[in-house]
Amino acid sequence: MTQLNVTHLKKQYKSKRSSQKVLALKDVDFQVEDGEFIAIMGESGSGKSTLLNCIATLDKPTAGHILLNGEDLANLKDKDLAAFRRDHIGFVFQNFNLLDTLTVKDNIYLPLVLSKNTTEKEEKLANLAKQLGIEELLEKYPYELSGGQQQRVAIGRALITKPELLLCDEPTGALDSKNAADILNLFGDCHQAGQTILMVTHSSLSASHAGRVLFIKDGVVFHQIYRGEKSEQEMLVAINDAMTNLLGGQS
Ligand SMILES: Nc1ncnc2c1ncn2[C@@H]1O[C@H](COP(=O)(O)OP(=O)(O)OP(=O)(O)O)[C@@H](O)[C@H]1O
Repeated sequence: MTQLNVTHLKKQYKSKRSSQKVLALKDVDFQVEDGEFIAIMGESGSGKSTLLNCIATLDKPTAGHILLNGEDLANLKDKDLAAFRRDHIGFVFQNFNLLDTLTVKDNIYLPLVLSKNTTEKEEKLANLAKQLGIEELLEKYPYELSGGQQQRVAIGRALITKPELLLCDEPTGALDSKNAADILNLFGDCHQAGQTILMVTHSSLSASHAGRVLFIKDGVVFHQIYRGEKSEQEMLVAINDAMTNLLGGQS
């Protein structure tokens, strides 16, 4: 059961070298229902990663609240935050964040090892490796892999615990269209299985797989599209129209 409430979220960064401040998020408000698959779109620098990082408790908001299942994440102590992330969240980072000292296999096992729940780990790995097409890569090290291969490994690491909330920052950004389609189908399976997914993406095609698309601009959620009865193709057209009209021609 996952219910996420983001209210009046604000994030201001202070530059280390000057007194300049950057307002990455001004006033972000939205709710996520259990099992939703949501895509988050917006121009580069509009605050998408910042939003995901705040929800993942990797970054602290300047103001506002993030409630997960009624619990305000700001009230969690550092020790509880680590446990919260480990037990509830899977995160796919934009830059993958794999550990170069561990093999692909051990990178994917890591969340299971940290949560001390390694039952049936071989079976879980084998299933995921097959779905991700990385069976041949398991004994390699991240620095031996291409960007797209690293991205698939990072997705494997995020999914191995079957997290109730999956947060993905550009999960198909380094993939060709065939691999991107495979990943989106895999997310579709996770969605069918009841997992809640928030996916930041620049790709209208990727976003068209979601049940709802949030558009961020000027630090607020300024538009949403619900899939409703739309086919993926109709959703794609609606997203592209929104991008053209609202973001000024980005695709
Ligand atoms: N650690 C930081 N310190 C200072 N400014 C930051 C920091 N992280 C992000 N920013 C600024 O906050 C704004 C939002 O950045 P963010 O990375 O969230 O955007 P984004 O929408 O994810 O962009 P992209 O699509 O290019 O990944 C940008 O102006 C960025 O320069």
